[in-house]
Amino acid sequence: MEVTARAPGKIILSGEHGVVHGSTAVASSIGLYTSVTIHFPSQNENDGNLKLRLRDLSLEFSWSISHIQECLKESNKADCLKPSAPAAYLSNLQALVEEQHIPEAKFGLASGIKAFLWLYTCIQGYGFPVCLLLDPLSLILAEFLQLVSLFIRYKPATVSVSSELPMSSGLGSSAAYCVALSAAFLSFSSATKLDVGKQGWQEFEDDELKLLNGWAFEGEKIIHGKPSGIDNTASTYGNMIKFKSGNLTPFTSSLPLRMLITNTKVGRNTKALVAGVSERTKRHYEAMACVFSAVDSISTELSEIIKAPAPNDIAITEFEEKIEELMEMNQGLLQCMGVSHASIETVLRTTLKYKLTSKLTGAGGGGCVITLLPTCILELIFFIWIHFNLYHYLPFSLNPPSNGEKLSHFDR
Ligand SMILES: Nc1ncnc2c1ncn2[C@@H]1O[C@H](COP(=O)(O)OP(=O)(O)OP(=O)(O)O)[C@@H](O)[C@H]1O
Ligand SMILES: C[C@@](O)(CCO)CC(=O)[O-]
Ligand SMILES: [Mg+2]
Repeated sequence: MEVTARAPGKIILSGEHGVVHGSTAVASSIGLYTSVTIHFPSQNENDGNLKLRLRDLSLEFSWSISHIQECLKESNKADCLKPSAPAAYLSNLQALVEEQHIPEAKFGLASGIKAFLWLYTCIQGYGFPVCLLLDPLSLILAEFLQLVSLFIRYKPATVSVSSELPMSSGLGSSAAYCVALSAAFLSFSSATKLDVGKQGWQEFEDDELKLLNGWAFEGEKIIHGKPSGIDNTASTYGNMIKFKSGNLTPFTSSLPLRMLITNTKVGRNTKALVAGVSERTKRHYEAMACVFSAVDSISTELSEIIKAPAPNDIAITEFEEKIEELMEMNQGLLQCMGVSHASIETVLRTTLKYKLTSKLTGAGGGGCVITLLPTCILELIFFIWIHFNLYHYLPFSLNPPSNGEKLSHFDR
């Protein structure tokens, strides 16, 4: 028995970091995916283990189900239903992660493996929405579930992950990983309504997406510490979104926007960068509040411009210039927040030579930079020809993806 789920990465057009502090941000999913296949062994294949295979890294981690059961026996399994993973449960999972031999150079994987174990044990255990306990009536249910949890047995499984997204580069690899994992696990949870009975890739209804997004957000919290939720929301819902304080407004662009993504290949860690901005905010509260307010205005204006009726051929340059100006202003504010990097500045200077505007995307500190490619195709060809050997390009289009590519999907 097997299911595959895939979820897209994203770019942030405006508002990263500010969105953690309540500003509006604008993001779009991109056509690069993380895929997760969960395979439950037949009786003959069953070796009693839970395995995580990271195909791109040629790594495999394995735990016996009885050992997981033993390690979590002290945990209150109803903890899985709380809006955030409790420390006691997480420290038991940490012990399970630490006994694996993670190569030193790949130490960042530890948080991803912990998120995997959290999502697997919780969704396998219950599969209820994490927000369930916010409803007072369900407190009674929690008592009952605590009793039931004594009888929960996790199923042995092999979970394989592969991704087209560069890891730790600002394209939402952690969110795509959490969305695809949650989708695959939920499709086998008897407690959920996700219907994977039909053949082929599928799309889901709003309440199902909400459930999936809620679980993916829990995974992101384990990897990021304090995520805003924009990355998992862009990956779950697809297309373009405006996002503020947990609220999503989906919209589409009236015109195709072409962006070039340049990967500086400088590794960084979103959790550390987000923490750095929070520290700066504590030191300079008034000044940073003004920065976040400016970010909010820029993102709001950007979303209005993008969704406005398509301009005619003459007005198209004006349309692109407005977007470029807002991207430039946003990049300036990201520099104020301290999340740019010498490698990012090099890309900015290089693209500027060809009158092209760029900004960092995602958490910054290295990672990826986006450049708006105006309709002038000659300039575009020239730019790619000049710099093809210097950077790794991941081209994509902001046209709304076709139906079949909208969201995380399931395939039985
Ligand atoms: N395919 C994957 N397999 C295993 N772990 C992954 C995978 N993709 C992401 N991760 C986890 O996510 C971490 C990277 O997340 P991080 O948030 O730092 O970068 P990002 O999501 O690529 O960038 P951003 O958050 O700026 O968009 C990795 O160190 C790992 O723990
Ligand atoms: C840096 C950040 O704003 C975006 C990372 O893609 C973090 C977040 O919103 O969770
Ligand atoms: Mg991330």
